[in-house]
Amino acid sequence: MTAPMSPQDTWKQRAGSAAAELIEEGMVVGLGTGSTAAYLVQALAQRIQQGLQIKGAVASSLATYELANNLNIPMTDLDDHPELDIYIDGADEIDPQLRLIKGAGGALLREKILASAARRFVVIADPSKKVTQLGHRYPLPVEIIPLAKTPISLQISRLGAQVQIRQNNNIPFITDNHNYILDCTFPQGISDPVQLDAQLHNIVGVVETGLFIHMVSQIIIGGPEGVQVFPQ
Ligand SMILES: O=C[C@H](O)[C@H](O)[C@H](O)COP(=O)(O)O
Repeated sequence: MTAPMSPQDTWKQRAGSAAAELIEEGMVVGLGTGSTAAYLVQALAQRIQQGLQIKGAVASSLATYELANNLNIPMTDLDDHPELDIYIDGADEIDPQLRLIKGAGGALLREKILASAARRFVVIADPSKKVTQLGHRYPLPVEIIPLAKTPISLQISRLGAQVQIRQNNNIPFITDNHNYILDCTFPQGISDPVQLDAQLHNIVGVVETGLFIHMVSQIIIGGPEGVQVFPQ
């Protein structure tokens, strides 16, 4: 017997299913990573089973590739399709200006590559992801070259963060790109995400940050009343 879904999972599923309805015949689709994106993948697989034909889907992680491929979604890559019609993904935090923190699942680099290759980036989430300021609830993930973990941690701590190397069973978590993630907690929140992103990118050995700024086209929030779309 399957356990009943929590309200939060139901809301994530609503957002994922609503986003799957945006996918049209012949599109190249980018698929995000995480629990909300997994509902999108399931809903897209169902639409394909019912007859929708897409050119192909590009996955933002090995986990999403496996899930989508197992559900018979036709998969492709950025070499065959360097431009995506739509990229749909979850987020960890969403501020009022539609700026995001992403990367709690460790997939931020590929996610940002797909978001930047997409004509339209749609974020799907439950209401808990909305924040007034980024950085209050989640640490900011920063993907780095492993060799440089100590000097990079030092430089990020000088920007006011408490820095931790993400661990998995007491060893560093390794991303799909064979890098490490530094989880950076800013105790006062992130007052200027644009400036912080530039400062982090200036540090040699930083590969990418989990700040997604000026990238989002639309947000779909699933909640108790159904879904809300911003901007409409
Ligand atoms: O690396 C992970 C991604 O950025 C996810 O999209 C993000 O963590 C949201 O995941 P979830 O939908 O599971 O909350």
